[in-house]
Amino acid sequence: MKQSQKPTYNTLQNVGYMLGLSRRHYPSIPYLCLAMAAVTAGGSIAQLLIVPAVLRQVEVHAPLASLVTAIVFFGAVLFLLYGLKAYLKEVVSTSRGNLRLLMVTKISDKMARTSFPNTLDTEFENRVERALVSCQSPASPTEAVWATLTDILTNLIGFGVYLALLSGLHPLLLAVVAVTTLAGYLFSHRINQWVYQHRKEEDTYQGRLNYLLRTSTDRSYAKDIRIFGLKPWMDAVWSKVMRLYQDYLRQRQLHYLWIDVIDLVLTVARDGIAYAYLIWLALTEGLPASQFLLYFSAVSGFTQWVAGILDKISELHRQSLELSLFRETLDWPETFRFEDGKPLPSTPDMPCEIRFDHVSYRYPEAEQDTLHDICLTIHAGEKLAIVGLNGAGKTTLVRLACGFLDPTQGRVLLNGQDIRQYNRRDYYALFSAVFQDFSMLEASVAENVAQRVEGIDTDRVRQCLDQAGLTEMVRSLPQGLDTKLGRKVHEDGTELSGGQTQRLMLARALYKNGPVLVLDEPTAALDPIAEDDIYQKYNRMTAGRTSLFISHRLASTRFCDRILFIEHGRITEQGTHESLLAAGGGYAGLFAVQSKYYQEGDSEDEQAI
Ligand SMILES: Nc1ncnc2c1ncn2[C@@H]1O[C@H](COP(=O)(O)OP(=O)(O)OP(=O)(O)O)[C@@H](O)[C@H]1O
Repeated sequence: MKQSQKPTYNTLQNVGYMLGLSRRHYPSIPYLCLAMAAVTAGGSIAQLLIVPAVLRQVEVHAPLASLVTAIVFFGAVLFLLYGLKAYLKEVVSTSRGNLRLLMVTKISDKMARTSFPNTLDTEFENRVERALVSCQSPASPTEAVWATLTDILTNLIGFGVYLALLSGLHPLLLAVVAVTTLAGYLFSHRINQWVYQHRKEEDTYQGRLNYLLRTSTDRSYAKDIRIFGLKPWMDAVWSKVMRLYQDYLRQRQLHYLWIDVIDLVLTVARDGIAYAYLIWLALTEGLPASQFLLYFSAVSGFTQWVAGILDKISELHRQSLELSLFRETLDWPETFRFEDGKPLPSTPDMPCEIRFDHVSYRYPEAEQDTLHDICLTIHAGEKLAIVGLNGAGKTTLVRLACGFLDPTQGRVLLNGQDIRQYNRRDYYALFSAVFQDFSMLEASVAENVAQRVEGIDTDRVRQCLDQAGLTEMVRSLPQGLDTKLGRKVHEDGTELSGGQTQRLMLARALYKNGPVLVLDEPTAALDPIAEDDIYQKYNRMTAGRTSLFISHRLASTRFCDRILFIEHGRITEQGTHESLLAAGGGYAGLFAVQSKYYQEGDSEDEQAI
């Protein structure tokens, strides 16, 4: 979805959205806001009345007792109102905070469950970051919007009361206030539109800065940063992006400054006219001092209520732009079918035939297809190896088979049916996988293998760990299966080596026991003995399942029923290890190169591996 120049949702729709959310989850919020507004406006009105009322008592020479009574009465009212306000503020802030956290989980759900191609889309990634920023603290728009709505209500109540108070004055004065108010609002609205239209620029800068921040704090980059002296590069890029970002911020500030200047001019004009009129009334009609003070304070206060409404509506509008971004992120189109797709119940022994029917694939924004017209049937129960040089398209082919990507041309079929019609989550349930870029959870060994907190089958976990060759390692851990892994969350967590983590991922794939097994370089981080051990077990692990196996170590492919050799996005050779060697093509050439390095001078290539 490309960013439109206009926000998808206007302010009213966004306020409606927030009210709807609160009605479903924290229904008290709007009522508490309303009560806060009434109490705050009540306090201001009491403050307005107190001095003229006391002055009036003096003017009419009232007895001291009634003077004291008036002061005590107003003091008590103010005390009550301010006490109530402090209490309401505490109560409402908890609910507002909880609602904001709920909105954070909505974004993280979207990111975790969105169609996979969206995760490769930088625009979506930037949008998610912006949406998370809009929920990150109580001052963020998703929470601060309630304070703004409360302020608007406060100002409206004050406006109404003051309007009633001033209704006896000349209507032209009210017209002046109305016109200046409207002019100010329209102007600030226009400026806010400019900010919204330039938000993509801000997204880009923030995305780059966040990337640099993440990279410099990410432990996995720590070695490269030191060895390759990446810090100067990071500093240079940071300075360059910061310069551009600051230019943009200056421009934005200049636009906001214009709002303030125009607002100031309008306020001075409004107040000036109002005061001139009141002074004229005092001089010509002998307005008493207490009334003069009341009207004088009311006019000044009235313009403040109006300015308050104006300011807060502008602020609401700004917050609404962020809320619109938040909602647009949630609305980001899904290219895959999920709950609206056909269900696909699976069992571990379900036969799965995956067929590529004239499949081509081009990554978004790429100029060329990565895969060209692939026709391939991966038979149920077949062990298929995919080999080829870097960038040949092996991972892309596996991504298509797993349903992470949909072909740009052609179809991927499961047992003869186009996979696009299925609930994609059901389709994913068919796969057990070990990917190159695996993800270990900061959780216990058992949770990592079972990928759940409750209902873990411990016997099965042990069995899978054993198959992956981790029994000894787990036995040596302080709390066995319950040992926490990783140190980002658990200070006393255990760090595994690359090879141990890869074995753990293998155990995880075995625990899931999907009918299709995908192994994308599963032995890359293993030592030769471990690698040999895994190969020995490979037949057992894949028994009865369809399996896809990417490897750069061609010796491992001998365990497979068929080998595909991919070059430049096309299947150029396929067959068994022996038949491909006999054919003397690209595969045989690659094998010869590898064999040479494994055992120089050995005439028997196969023995050499
Ligand atoms: N997200 C992406 N966007 C654009 N192009 C991509 C993307 N991912 C991969 N490519 C391109 O697609 C081509 C094939 O990549 P792929 O990862 O499928 O190759 P591979 O055979 O698995 O390589 P390797 O052996 O290095 O893992 C490469 O030219 C790569 O630049």
